Amino acid sequence: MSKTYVSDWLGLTIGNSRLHWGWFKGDILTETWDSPHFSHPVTDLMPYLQPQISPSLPLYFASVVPQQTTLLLSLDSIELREILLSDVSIKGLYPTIGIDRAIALWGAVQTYGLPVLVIDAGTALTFTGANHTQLRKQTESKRSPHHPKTHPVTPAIPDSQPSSPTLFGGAILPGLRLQFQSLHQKTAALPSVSLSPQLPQRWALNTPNAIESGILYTLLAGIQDFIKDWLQQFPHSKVIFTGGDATMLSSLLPPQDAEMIVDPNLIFWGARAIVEQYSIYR
Ligand SMILES: Nc1ncnc2c1ncn2[C@@H]1O[C@H](COP(=O)(O)OP(=O)(O)OP(=O)(O)O)[C@@H](O)[C@H]1O
Ligand SMILES: CC(C)(CO)[C@@H](O)C(=O)NCCC(=O)O
Ligand SMILES: [K+]
Repeated sequence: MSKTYVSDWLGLTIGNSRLHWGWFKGDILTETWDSPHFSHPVTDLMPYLQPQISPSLPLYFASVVPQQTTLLLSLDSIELREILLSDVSIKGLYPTIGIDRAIALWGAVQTYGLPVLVIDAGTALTFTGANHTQLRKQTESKRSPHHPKTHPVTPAIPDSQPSSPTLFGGAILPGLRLQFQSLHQKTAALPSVSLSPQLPQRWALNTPNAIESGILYTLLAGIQDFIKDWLQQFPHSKVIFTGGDATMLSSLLPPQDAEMIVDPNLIFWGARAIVEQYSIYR
């Protein structure tokens, strides 16, 4: 496959709450910003871009929201390229895994190595872990001692490099804001609560604090339990937080037995590694 040169380009991931944009000059991420979802067929990218950025740059995008993909594809004036699961070189990705999870994991593998656990605290909160691909054991063909082999056995070709990543697995739950919203929307008496940046009192004596306490303490306990289980299997793994609530949630966790990193740009590191498969940066 011949590679094309790329200088300036845009990366875009379409999440369930909003759009996440990155402006690259070659392999350097120079700026990131978020914007609301597209609301009608997109005829002009300008309202979604920073003023100094040209809407004619090639746009590499990934989306977990099919209606938003359709709106974006109505834009025929620019060079659009959708990043697909098949672009992500991680083994064991199941067909319905979110492309955002796959790209963020790929970005984490590129940046932090293996094994690695990504905690994406977005609209949904997801855990996604990867490990080194285990080399398939070369199974001895069953030969009876009475039939000694008569020709040299060609060693099986290992099905992967030892350092290549395999999806170990993960989990999906409602994200922080969604938990508050669903309690408010599906009950008669529970108010809309805005989050305070510190941990509430666990044993609350009013309704907003009771909601905050219930959601935060169970969410934090759940995150800790997933991290603990992961580290039991992969004691030397790094744990990377990303997504809109990454800073807040990770700051509320007590110290863990692992290096904990907040990296809001995992999806862009993943996108960059994928674009690099097709291009030469300059
Ligand atoms: N302006 C904002 N709009 C939406 N969410 C925000 C905003 N600012 C902070 N957040 C927090 O970020 C979280 C959403 O994260 P993020 O923007 O990463 O989600 P997303 O990428 O749209 O969704 P997902 O990746 O789950 O599809 C919410 O739980 C919310 O608390
Ligand atoms: C879980 C979300 C919503 C997180 O953005 C997205 O990755 C998605 O729609 N995933 C599809 C299901 C899966 O990942 O198994
Ligand atoms: K996300």
